[in-house]
Amino acid sequence: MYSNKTFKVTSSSANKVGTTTRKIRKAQAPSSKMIDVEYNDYSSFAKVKLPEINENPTTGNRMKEVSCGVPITLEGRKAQHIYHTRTPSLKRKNDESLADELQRNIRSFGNAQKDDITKTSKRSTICCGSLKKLASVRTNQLDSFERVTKHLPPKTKFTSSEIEVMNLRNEILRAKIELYIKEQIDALNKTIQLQDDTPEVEYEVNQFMDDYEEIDDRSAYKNVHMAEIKDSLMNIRQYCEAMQTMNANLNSEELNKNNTPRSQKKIMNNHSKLNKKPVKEHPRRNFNEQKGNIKVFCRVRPPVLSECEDIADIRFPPYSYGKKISLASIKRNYWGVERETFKEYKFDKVFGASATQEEIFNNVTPIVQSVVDGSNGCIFAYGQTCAGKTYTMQGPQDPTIYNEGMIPRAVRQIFNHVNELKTQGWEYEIEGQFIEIYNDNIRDLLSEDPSNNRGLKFRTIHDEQTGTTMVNKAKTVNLDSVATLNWVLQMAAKNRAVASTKSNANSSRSHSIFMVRLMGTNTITGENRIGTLNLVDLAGSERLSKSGSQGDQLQEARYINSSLSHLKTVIQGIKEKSDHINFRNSTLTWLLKNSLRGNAKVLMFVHISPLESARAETESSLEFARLVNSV
Ligand SMILES: Nc1ncnc2c1ncn2[C@@H]1O[C@H](COP(=O)(O)OP(=O)(O)OP(=O)(O)O)[C@@H](O)[C@H]1O
Repeated sequence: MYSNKTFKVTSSSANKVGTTTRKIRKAQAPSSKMIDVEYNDYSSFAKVKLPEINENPTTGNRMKEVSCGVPITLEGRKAQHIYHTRTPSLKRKNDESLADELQRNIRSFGNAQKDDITKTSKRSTICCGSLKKLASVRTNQLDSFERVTKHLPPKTKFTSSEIEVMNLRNEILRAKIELYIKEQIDALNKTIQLQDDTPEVEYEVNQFMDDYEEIDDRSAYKNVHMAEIKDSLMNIRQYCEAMQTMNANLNSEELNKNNTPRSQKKIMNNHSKLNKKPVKEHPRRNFNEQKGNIKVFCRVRPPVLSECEDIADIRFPPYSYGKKISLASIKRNYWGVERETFKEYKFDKVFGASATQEEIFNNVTPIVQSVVDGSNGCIFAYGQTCAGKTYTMQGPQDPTIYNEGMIPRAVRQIFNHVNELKTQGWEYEIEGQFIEIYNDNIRDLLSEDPSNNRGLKFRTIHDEQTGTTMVNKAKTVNLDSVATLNWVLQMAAKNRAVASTKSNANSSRSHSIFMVRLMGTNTITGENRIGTLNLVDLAGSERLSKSGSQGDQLQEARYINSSLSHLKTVIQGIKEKSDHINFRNSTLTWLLKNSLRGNAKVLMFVHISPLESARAETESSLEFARLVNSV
């Protein structure tokens, strides 16, 4: 028998995540011999290890594994020395209590198992339910689709909107199915491609074979797989055909319905209602059309070497063009502290000092083009003396093909366009007059004897029917070649009145106007077109105080300023769409009447000097241009 001595109890338990912990405790045992009891909480069985048991030499050292609930006996003896290991203070229990304990354990274990089974079965019932629901929804969908497509009652009357909705639904469904089929075909194609004996496929097949050694015929596997793919393709083709017949049926039914006289009438009514709907004009398009008539561009002249110490702080686009230009000025506050402020001006386009003559001209070509097509156009060069107006319009004194001005470029473009139109039966007559307005009087710049100008009274004549203007008694040149054009430009440059002022030794004190008239007739259609292009180089806009003019020059400056101010008023009136615009106030505005109003396209080029000493004039020019632009 075991005596009451210390013995060792080993217990192991596992937590929720399955980590097992082993505990070894020492306790008083009734035996002087050590026994090992291993008790597993989780599986409810106990291992009882008997160390050397001298009392029973027949059993020796042994381990006996017993299930819970079974009374533990060790070699015929009842296991009365088994201790419950879950209680920290180990109590000796008799066989009955141990049996109870084990039974309780197995009951709780059984209950836990039962719970688990119930939960799983509940979950599977829910899954089954939702699967059933899904299946029924799918069946319903298919049913309704078939009802709509195949079994439409023949005498049902549909409104056109219902048919439209059905059509749309059908379209969507068709698209979805097509997409699905496409995806399927793509996937299949990929699989078929993979069937080729690429190394990857070989590898995959081998892997498969290794895994399933029982399939010894590899080619058989491949064949089976291919047969499956072929079957799927057949199915898809059949599906496609079925869809096509369904659509055809649906379309024919729709046609039948729409062919009845009543439905035809309804459809016609719907169409006429749609056509009667007022078409709303896009506000932006409207704005562009209104704004398209008068535009303002700004160009900054580059400084020459001698002007390098007098450069104003003007910010303009560094390359080509932008829309903004800002002028810096130093402002001093009450305490005498200076601060630099910028005044910003926004125009349709701003060309920096690096802009080339070609770039400038490319931006005015639409106007030139429209003149050939029978509209009127007018381009002004405005700005103070020495700001680059003549350079823009005519080019430098000895121009090359690269720096020639707008006038020669425009006339050449007209020549080119007219030549192109010859193939369509158009024949054009192009004539030009080059005049200047000096002290509000017209002078002919193409006269070979300028002294004759003094005795002649030039008059502006407007033809209201054709919308053209001409100056009587001024020389009219038939612009039929580049050579004539060159002669015109040279003659005008020679005759242009130049007076010396304090600002610019070669300053032109008159407005020069190159008037090009185009008369086109189409020999095939008999159509006529008349267009006029006026290219105006305005006199310098500097203020009287600045120019330091006296006597004749003061008189010149007064006429210049007054005509520019009238021009401003007229442009304002045009932009504001005034009922009465007084063009007669100055010779300049009267001459340009037809080129400013109506559908005429007007472009004002405001020229800016880069010099600090010209800051006040620059500001005044920019303000004038802003006014023209903003009205
Ligand atoms: N963009 C430019 N590039 C190079 N040089 C230029 C440019 N603009 C003007 N110039 C030069 O600046 C000088 C003055 O230009 P221009 O005679 O055209 O000024 P303007 O405004 O017509 O003067 P005015 O009102 O007195 O006739 C000329 O020598 C001209 O060649």
